[in-house]
Amino acid sequence: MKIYFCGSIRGGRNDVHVYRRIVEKLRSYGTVLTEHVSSSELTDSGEDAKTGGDKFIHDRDMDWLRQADLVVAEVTQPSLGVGYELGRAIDMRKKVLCLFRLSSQRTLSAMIRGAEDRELFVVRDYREDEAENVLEEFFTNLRRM
Ligand SMILES: O=c1[nH]c(=O)n([C@H]2C[C@H](O)[C@@H](COP(=O)(O)O)O2)cc1CO
Repeated sequence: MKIYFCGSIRGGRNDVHVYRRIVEKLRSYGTVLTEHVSSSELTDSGEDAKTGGDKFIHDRDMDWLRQADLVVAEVTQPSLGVGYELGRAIDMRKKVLCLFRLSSQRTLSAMIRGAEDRELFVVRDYREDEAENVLEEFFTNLRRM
């Protein structure tokens, strides 16, 4: 299974330790196409422009998104890029799981929470220490479908 993981980069890297935890668990279910999002070496400047710049990043990521069987997004730290990826994923009719930590005291955008439809687009509130269990439960249900 190919999994596209979304997490904030230029939107701020405060949650990178959580992304790391999620990506580690996701690896037990398949190939994570966007592993770099969870790298602690990646700062809020984003990937090295030498790779070909923003157009390269955008086109590569959209290509990965098209290939993906599933999209998992950590949406607690607001990020334009993650919002964009989710909108495109909906358009491609991908199955999406969004994870949001209520402990952040933030209120998730209505454009994400309000997009929930139970079948293709699921929003799950969780605590950091529940990350692995929440994913386990999600993938178990996925197998039953
Ligand atoms: O360098 C990058 N590499 C990259 O893959 N992205 C993608 C993956 C992330 O899920 C998302 C983050 O968007 P943003 O940088 O606006 O927070 O965009 C975003 C950037 C920088 O915007």
